[in-house]
Amino acid sequence: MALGAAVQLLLPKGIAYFIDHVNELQLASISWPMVGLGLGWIAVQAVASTLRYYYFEQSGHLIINNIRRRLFDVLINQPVSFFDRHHVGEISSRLSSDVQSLHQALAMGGANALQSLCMFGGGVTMLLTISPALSLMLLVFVPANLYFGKVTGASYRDYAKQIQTSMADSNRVAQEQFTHVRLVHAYNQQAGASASYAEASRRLLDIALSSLRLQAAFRGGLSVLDYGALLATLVLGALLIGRHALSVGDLMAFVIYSTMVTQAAASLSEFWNMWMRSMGATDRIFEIMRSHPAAPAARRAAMPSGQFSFDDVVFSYPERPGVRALDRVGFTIAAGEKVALVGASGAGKSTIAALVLGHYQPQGGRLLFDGVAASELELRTLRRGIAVVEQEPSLFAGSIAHNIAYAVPEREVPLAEVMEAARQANAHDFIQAFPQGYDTMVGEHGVQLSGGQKQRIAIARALLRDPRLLILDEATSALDASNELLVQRALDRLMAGRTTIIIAHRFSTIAKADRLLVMDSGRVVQQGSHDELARQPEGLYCKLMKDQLFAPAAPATA
Ligand SMILES: Nc1ncnc2c1ncn2[C@@H]1O[C@H](COP(=O)(O)OP(=O)(O)OP(=O)(O)O)[C@@H](O)[C@H]1O
Repeated sequence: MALGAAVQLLLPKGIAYFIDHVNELQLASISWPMVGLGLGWIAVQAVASTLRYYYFEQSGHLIINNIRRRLFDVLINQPVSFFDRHHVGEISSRLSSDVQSLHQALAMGGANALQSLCMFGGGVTMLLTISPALSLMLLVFVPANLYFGKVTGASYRDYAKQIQTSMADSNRVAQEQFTHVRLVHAYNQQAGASASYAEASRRLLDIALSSLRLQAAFRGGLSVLDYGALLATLVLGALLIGRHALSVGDLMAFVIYSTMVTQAAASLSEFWNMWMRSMGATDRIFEIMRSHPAAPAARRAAMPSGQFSFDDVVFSYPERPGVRALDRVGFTIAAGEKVALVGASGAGKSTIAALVLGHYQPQGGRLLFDGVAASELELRTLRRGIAVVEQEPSLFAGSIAHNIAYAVPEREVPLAEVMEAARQANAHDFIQAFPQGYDTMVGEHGVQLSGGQKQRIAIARALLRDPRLLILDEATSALDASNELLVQRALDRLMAGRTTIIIAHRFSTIAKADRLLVMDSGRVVQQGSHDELARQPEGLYCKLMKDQLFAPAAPATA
């Protein structure tokens, strides 16, 4: 950096010497040393600029990579309620474009600023040695230049923040439309999707153009200062030459040095603006990083046995604080018991599952595992004893083996164990039928699996985890008869000997459960086996049955 600046700073002095002595010097005697000097200058300049570029870009990449990874760590550890408030499109925009905007300031922006600082210091020294009188005009132009950068910086920061927010917003719209592309096509909503995206990007464009207008005015202002300084130098220089206080070569050197100094001051102002823009763009990142949930106080690490209870639990979702999703819910489930949650849509069944998994904390009452309040237990250990089979099983981009072994992050799972879980889940045969077997890629870019196949992979995953407590969100869509039977048998194996809470949608499941909890508007309004509840004609359960809320029983044969 300093070397590059020193080499550049030598150039005007060299030119001044050349101009002032060109008549006295014999061309023949100066040609080779001059050429050699020139080539040396070019070589040093090239090496300095290569090294400067490489090392600053490299450190920019390393810092950005580090920030991005730390941000991801913070995001993935946020409580589930954070993701209720922030859309995936917005979060991925923070991770990509917000972080990227720091790169520019950290890499070449930083390198140029440092070099400008060296050039500025060196240039001012050279100017003072050539003509202290002429240097006085710097007292006007340089502070004006720096002040100009400082006053525009604050607006830049503000604009940059707005730009990143609008960009996150337009990413959210795009991501939403692509995620639901099948629905968009099915309802001929392509034009609607384009209009939503156009609206979001128009907001982004408006802010970007306002920021651009400020940038353009800033550049115009800098140009006035640059050329004003040049004009002042020429006029004052001419006066000094007239009084024989300055040589023509020195004036020439002075002009070049003062251009270097004003340019260095301009690029320092510009860097300040760039830094402000980056700070504006990344404000949100650092806000999120600071919001890292505090590590909970030391808690007991105990695996659940499967016995748990809700004791007068009251819960509202953070996004809807006025509405009780669970209203004084109390029940106890014995180890190994199979309990089906039944109730109309929105009654609170999934909320019970979310609280058992520790995704949210109740505002009133307690959850107790083996008689110990959940708030005193370590969540990680608690979750190690729980497995979930979702209604629409999620598969990650990766092999089938990877998707099954996903259940056990604590150790490397041998393929034989994965295969055994798949066999138990009735998934082995269809997996083996793929040419790549367990290495078959699934997820976004992999093979498409049927609903029944996905469910069996999710069951294999849960079997491998060998939980004490199982949460089963039953699929609402019926499978074909043979798939239904395979899935049902796999589920029976999974549930055997384990406490199971089933968010039930099928009569076959309800009939098999040891006990039903009938829910209505966040309350448990009835409890008992199917037979017991069926004998209470006035109860909600009979009403739900009458309204045929549940899907019919699966056929008994394939
Ligand atoms: N993340 C959330 N943020 C705010 N409110 C929510 C959230 N999830 C659910 N709710 C609300 O909480 C109430 C209970 O919802 P819940 O999902 O537990 O019902 P459910 O019985 O599982 O319904 P379904 O059978 O349709 O899945 C509903 O009024 C619902 O709108």
